[in-house]
Amino acid sequence: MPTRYLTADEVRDAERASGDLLASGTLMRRAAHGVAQAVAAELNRAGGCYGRSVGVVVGAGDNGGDALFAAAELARRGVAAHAVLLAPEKAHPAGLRAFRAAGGRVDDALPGGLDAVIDGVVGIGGRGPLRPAAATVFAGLDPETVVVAVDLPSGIEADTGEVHDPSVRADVTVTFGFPRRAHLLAAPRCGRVVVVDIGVGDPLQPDARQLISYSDAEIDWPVPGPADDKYTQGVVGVIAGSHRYPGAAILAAGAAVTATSGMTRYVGSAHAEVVSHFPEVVAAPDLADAGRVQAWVVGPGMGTDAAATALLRTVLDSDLPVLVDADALTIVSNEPGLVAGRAAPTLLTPHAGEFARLTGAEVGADRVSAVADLAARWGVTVLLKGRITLVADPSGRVVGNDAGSSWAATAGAGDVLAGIAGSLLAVGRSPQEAGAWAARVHAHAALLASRGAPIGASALLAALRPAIREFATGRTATETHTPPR
Ligand SMILES: NC(=O)C1=CN([C@@H]2O[C@H](COP(=O)(O)OP(=O)(O)OC[C@H]3O[C@@H](n4cnc5c(N)ncnc54)[C@H](OP(=O)(O)O)[C@@H]3O)[C@@H](O)[C@H]2O)[C@@H](O)CC1
Ligand SMILES: [K+]
Repeated sequence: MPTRYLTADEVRDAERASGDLLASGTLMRRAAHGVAQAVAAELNRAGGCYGRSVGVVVGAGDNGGDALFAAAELARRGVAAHAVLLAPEKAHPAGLRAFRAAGGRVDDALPGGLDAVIDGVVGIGGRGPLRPAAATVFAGLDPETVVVAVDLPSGIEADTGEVHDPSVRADVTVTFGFPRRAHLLAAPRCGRVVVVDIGVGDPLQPDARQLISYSDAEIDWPVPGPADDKYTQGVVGVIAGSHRYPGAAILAAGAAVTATSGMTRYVGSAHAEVVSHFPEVVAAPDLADAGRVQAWVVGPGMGTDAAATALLRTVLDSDLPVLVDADALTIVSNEPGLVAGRAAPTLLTPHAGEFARLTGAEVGADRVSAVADLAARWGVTVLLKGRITLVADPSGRVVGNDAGSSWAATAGAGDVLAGIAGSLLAVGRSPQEAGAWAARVHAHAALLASRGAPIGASALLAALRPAIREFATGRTATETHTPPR
């Protein structure tokens, strides 16, 4: 099952539906126990709990209550616990009593040299950046102090993942029942996310917009069977680049060649350059001579003149799946009717600038709503590029993928992504699967190629085969979610 990321309203619905567990405080005790366990695990990594010191930053709501109960539990295990109350009159009364009873101390500021700090400033009830008092506490921490956020790093918006300034950067985030949207959308700020089971059920409304992500095991990369030949595995056609600027053509066609063992065709004035790099590509200068394909990739480096527009129109008039990228998106932004309401599978792959051209407005802080709105309005699938790639289908289902690094933010990387996704469309994957899986292997190839050093798109393309091999064989070994501090 894909992982589902909840909105704050969905979390509150789930908690309310638990009835007595909420009213009796059982949910909070379970949540706090989960936080204490996570902090203890961090302390146990280096010497254990006894005699160590932990700070707690306590806000005005139940997030602070979780933090106080957790710190009380740690204090009972021999940890010296220090709390700063940001709103003393509002600090969770029962949590504060438990904290004091366990020997915790309330101070005006946190002492230096703490082993860990628990961020209990705000959770799903927070809005906007850290207020000055909390910002001062976090700015004063020693760099080696481990920060464990309760539910969310404070200053990160729960539903959109908007990272306010200032806000907390956590090493570990402990959340309850189900991950929140921000855990994916602001993954680099959350560190390792631990989901604690507190006994609440899934509040899914069938028609609700959903944000999900696939695990490595759910990427079902097409593998040829005994009866397959070069045609049955999907023939992808690439319309990209030009004789003058052949790079996009070579990268997109090369990615398609690498991503499928079927056939890749190319149409355009860079046909000679493409074939000299990839002799297996069947290339033609004109669409009329192209031969049959099962899906088109159209746009990278193709230009936006009348000839390019006519070519795009012809391809979109077909009943084949089409991936629309780069220059083709610029053409579409002047003529949305080319794709809006198209009956055949259609995947648009804009970066933020192209997205703004398509819609006439910046993406804004709420990327999930922005991409889902466009997909619903035009009845197409939209892949919005970024560190966290989002792929929305017209029903409002959004698949997210955290690239785990930003090494793929390099010229030509988008052409590679288009070639991969196009080859998946050609084997009959839905536009959403094609986009989401392509983003995943693309990110993994970037990690394999980079290993900490800058890469160009050629290196990314060269690493595509080993990356796909890991997914196709179910042996993804590399941890992709390693946020830099
Ligand atoms: N429900 C449950 O059973 C369970 C809930 N659980 C826990 O409860 C958490 C939700 O608790 P919650 O609803 O009390 O809200 P919460 O996030 O603590 O903060 C709200 C208060 O903070 C304030 N504030 C707002 N923005 C701010 C800012 N930028 N900077 C500073 N302060 C700011 C604002 O007060 P104000 O100062 O504006 O009056 C507001 O009243 C949830 O995340 C989880 O940890 C778990 O125990 C599991 C069971
Ligand atoms: K928090």
